Amino acid sequence: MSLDMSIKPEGVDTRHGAILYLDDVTVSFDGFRALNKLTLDISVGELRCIIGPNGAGKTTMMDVITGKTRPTSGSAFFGQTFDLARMTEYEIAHAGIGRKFQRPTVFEQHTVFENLELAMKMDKRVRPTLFARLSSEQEDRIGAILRLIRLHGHEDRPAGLLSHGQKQWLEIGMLLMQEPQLILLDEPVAGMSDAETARTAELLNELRGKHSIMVVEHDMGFVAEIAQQGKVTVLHEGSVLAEGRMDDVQADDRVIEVYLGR
Ligand SMILES: Nc1ncnc2c1ncn2[C@@H]1O[C@H](COP(=O)(O)OP(=O)(O)OP(=O)(O)O)[C@@H](O)[C@H]1O
Repeated sequence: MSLDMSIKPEGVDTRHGAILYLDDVTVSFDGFRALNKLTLDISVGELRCIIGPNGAGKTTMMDVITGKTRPTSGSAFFGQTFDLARMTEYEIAHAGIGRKFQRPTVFEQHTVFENLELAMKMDKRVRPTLFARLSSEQEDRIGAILRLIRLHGHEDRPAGLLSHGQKQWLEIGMLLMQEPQLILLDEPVAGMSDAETARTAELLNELRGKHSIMVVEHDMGFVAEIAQQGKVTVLHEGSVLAEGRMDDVQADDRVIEVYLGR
């Protein structure tokens, strides 16, 4: 049985084509606006890159999407109907938004295979099978993910022995096991070797169109590799400064001034 990597927006109403809508979102910390009337939407199957200088609000935006931070004003919707501002972090994760933080957090003592297995079994929808044996379908799914994340042949190694890049891929695989509707990746290639960065770009390009993904990254070479067919959003002082094709964004004088030209 082949891995079903198609987008399954079950429970998420994406009839209008968007998986995420942020509308006029402001987040104030003691009067300081980390997000300032931020408006942004992500289409189903899109791979969107978010760039911007330190302090632009990228992390705060992801915190709003995952329920860690509440908007002071404005609205955040997952599909048409899930009002993220009214949901707990747990409910948001359960509804299908998966986030990968910058540092890998794999289970180091467990093998690569076990990490993927644990991720699958932590999926709330299949929790009753926590101690059950894997079905052949589940084993096939893990095998397909292993190939996708370039760890085929490494499945019996303890995760603690993997390189930094391999750990990052494993964690992406663990997210994919849970079949999230929207994946948020925070600086996935930070600390990776050039070869690992190139392979991560290949991996994300393979996921394009099959998953809805938002990637926050500072590595412009990497962004150029994965943004060839998609949009790049530049955040600055909590708002969208520019958005569009990578070439256009890179040529934008305002972007050069606040970010690229530094
Ligand atoms: N809990 C908080 N209390 C006060 N200020 C905060 C808080 N969280 C973030 N900020 C401020 O909000 C602004 C935006 O921060 P944020 O971390 O979202 O930026 P970023 O774009 O992710 O930056 P970086 O690229 O450095 O990760 C910064 O000036 C930061 O100091």
